[in-house]
Amino acid sequence: MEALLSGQGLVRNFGAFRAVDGIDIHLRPGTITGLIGPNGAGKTTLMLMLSGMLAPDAGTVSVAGLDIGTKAREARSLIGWLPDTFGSWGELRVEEIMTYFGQLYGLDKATAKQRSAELLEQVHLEDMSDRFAHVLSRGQKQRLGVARTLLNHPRVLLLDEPAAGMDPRSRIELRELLREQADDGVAVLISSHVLSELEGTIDDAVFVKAGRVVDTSALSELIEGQAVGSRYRLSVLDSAAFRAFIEAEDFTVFTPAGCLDYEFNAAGPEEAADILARIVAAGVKVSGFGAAPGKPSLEEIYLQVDMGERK
Ligand SMILES: Nc1ncnc2c1ncn2[C@@H]1O[C@H](COP(=O)(O)OP(=O)(O)OP(=O)(O)O)[C@@H](O)[C@H]1O
Repeated sequence: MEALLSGQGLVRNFGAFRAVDGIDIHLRPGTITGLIGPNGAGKTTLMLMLSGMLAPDAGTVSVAGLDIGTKAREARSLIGWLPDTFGSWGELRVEEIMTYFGQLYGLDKATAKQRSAELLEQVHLEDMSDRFAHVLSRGQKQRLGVARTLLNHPRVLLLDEPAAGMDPRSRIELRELLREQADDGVAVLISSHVLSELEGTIDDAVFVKAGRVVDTSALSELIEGQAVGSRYRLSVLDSAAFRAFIEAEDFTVFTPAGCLDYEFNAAGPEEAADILARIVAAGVKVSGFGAAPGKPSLEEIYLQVDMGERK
């Protein structure tokens, strides 16, 4: 399917420092894409260029075929952009912010008010509409920000850390809202540091490190899901002894989210049995063992592609 938003060959320098170093990215309608990378990887800089807020030093961005450099107004009117900081709108009331932006997007005052009321209800801020924005909590500000991005019925949503500060219920509702948007054909790009949270939300992931997209093609098997029988799960009674074994053997284990067990990869049942025998021989008390086929977590993929902090 053709991309709704395409960034090609994007480069951005800050002085002598190259924050984004030749990124290509394509966002398809109906797809939620996760933008993942360590602090300073260039995610915000990339999103600013995709939203048309920051001019690239090289490369192009097009939205539904419109070049954001030459057709800025039309292209940007198709985008909903949620920055990672709230901005200086705190002196206005919630409803005023919404109607102000609605009018900026070209809605007449009555339509802007109506759309604002609908969206504030959708993000459960209807009781806050008369409050000054600066008294809102961080999570409430984020919800207001999300509502604001939807004012102009965007075809592309670019959200920088939208769930930051949100409580669990708001996060779940955000996830549902994004899925509804995607089901309506919107292309969504979302960055987050909370990988477990992206896990159930995204259809696709772009990993960025040091201003570049990390090539994950070598990990395709890992990403598509492990071959059945290659992942094993282990429960131990004495984790200190098992930790000592891991250290001594330089053995790689994974700890599935929300689970006290360990998992490891093996080429097949024979290798798994050998590994188990070595663990037992090292004095570890094993209380459970079995095949654990299934998809690896985003966190595991993140670690596999060596997404260490940028120096
Ligand atoms: N206006 C600026 N002037 C100078 N350097 C900048 C500027 N904006 C970003 N940078 C640098 O560019 C690099 C990428 O920053 P960016 O904010 O895009 O990263 P990020 O991946 O969003 O990080 P985080 O996950 O911490 O939000 C960083 O090293 C940052 O210090």
